[in-house]
Amino acid sequence: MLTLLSQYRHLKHVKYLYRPLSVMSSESRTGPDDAKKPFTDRFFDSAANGNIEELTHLLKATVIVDERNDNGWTGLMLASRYGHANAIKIFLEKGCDVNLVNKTGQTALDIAQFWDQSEATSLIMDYVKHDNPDKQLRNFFSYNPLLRCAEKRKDTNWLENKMREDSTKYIAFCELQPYVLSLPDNKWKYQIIRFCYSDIQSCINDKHLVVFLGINKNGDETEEQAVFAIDVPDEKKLKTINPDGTLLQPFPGSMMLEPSEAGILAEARTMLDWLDRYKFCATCGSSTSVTEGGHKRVCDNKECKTNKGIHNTCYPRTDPSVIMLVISPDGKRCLLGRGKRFPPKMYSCLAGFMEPGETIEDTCRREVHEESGIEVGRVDYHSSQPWPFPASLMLGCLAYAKTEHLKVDEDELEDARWFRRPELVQMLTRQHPEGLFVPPEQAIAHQIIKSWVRKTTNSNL
Ligand SMILES: NC(=O)c1ccc[n+]([C@@H]2O[C@H](COP(=O)([O-])OP(=O)(O)OC[C@H]3O[C@@H](n4cnc5c(N)ncnc54)[C@H](O)[C@@H]3O)[C@@H](O)[C@H]2O)c1
Ligand SMILES: [Mg+2]
Ligand SMILES: [Mg+2]
Ligand SMILES: [Mg+2]
Ligand SMILES: [Zn+2]
Repeated sequence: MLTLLSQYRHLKHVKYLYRPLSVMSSESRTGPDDAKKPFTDRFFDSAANGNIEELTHLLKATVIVDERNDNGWTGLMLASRYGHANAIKIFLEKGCDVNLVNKTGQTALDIAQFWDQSEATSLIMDYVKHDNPDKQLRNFFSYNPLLRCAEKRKDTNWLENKMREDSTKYIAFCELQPYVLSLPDNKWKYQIIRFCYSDIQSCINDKHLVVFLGINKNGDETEEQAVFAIDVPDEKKLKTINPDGTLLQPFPGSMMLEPSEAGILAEARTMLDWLDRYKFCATCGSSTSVTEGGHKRVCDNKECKTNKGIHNTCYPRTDPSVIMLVISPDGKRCLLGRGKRFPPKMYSCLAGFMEPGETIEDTCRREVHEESGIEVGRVDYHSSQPWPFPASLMLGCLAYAKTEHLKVDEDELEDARWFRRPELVQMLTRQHPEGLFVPPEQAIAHQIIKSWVRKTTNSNL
């Protein structure tokens, strides 16, 4: 660790390696020519100047939160150097990596302490203490605010009473599309409509599929507000109950829900889809009946072997699928592919369904080899994501390639290529010169790519 004096000498030197122009000169903060400056220069300037408006705007889509300048300084480091508390709060809220170091080995906390920026120092120390910087990544579709309360599913009386209670809420789907309202202050955001029993009563009969989703844990403990999902095949019925609502298309509609709404959609959509597909017993073909609050389908043929013991054919299925960022043997590039149904110019991680008897690691190796001809060695887990289209669970991984000659499976992929880190940053921030891009931040693929870009920020890749 550099002694304080030698650090000062270093930092004095370093300070002039990064010269945020508008800080060093009297020119206005966002001069007329700023618009032409590369986003990253504007980003570093706004961090050094504490220009909150510009920073917020740039972090919305054009710059990644841990962007580095040539000396390895992040926006958080610059905001800490000049003590801009509000800018620091924005970086921490955006989940920036407080552990990153610049080329002289300082973290943002080191820099704040060295320049006696006391407020910056306490903000970062509080964050490190309370908000574990390595906190587990939560992917979109996984923020479900409901307690599933599986133990209630067998309590038929409790369920019957709950269904009629005034506090109980129903969310309605038609053709697996939730019935929603667009938010008054943002037409690009949607909220799933909650119906009460008296509204939806006319739709509840044995023809309609109803599933108990859980108890709203944010609700008042005494109230135990239950939430059910109901399939209403006739959209006109929903229109009569609430004419302002509309059905939300899965793509890109479900990406425009608030994260907690998307978490509820993930549970409800997969359950209603399963209830609809399994009207008949997969073992003997007889009809089945819905029990346990919609979480089980029992064969009506008493002799059927599924009525003896536990059989997974009676319970909702989830299809585990791997999705992997393949890293080249030299560690400098990543492999992305273009599926045939992808929007033009979009590349994503390779993905594939697990097969019986396979480990996650082996599915990664098999699928990568099938789709690109690349041999994979080590596989590390990254994170997971429910993908309710119709019932996938995405298991995100980093897969380390042992070979690099590509042989693309043209049945499945239109193209697959190795991309260097600077290109991935451009694709993440929609600034690629050819307009190439990766899926939006709601997709686990985006998160895996972004985390690799962040982890490799110290190296000249
Ligand atoms: N969230 C993301 O960022 C992201 C990105 C890419 C793919 N995905 C999802 O990952 C899943 C798997 O990806 P893939 O389609 O490339 O898989 P894949 O590479 O295994 O190829 C799909 C083929 O696998 C076969 N298959 C095997 N098991 C299947 C199953 N349980 N359900 C359907 N088909 C099955 C079918 O022939 C299908 O056409 C899909 O649900 C896809 O939507 C998600
Ligand atoms: Mg495949
Ligand atoms: Mg695939
Ligand atoms: Mg496959
Ligand atoms: Zn049966």
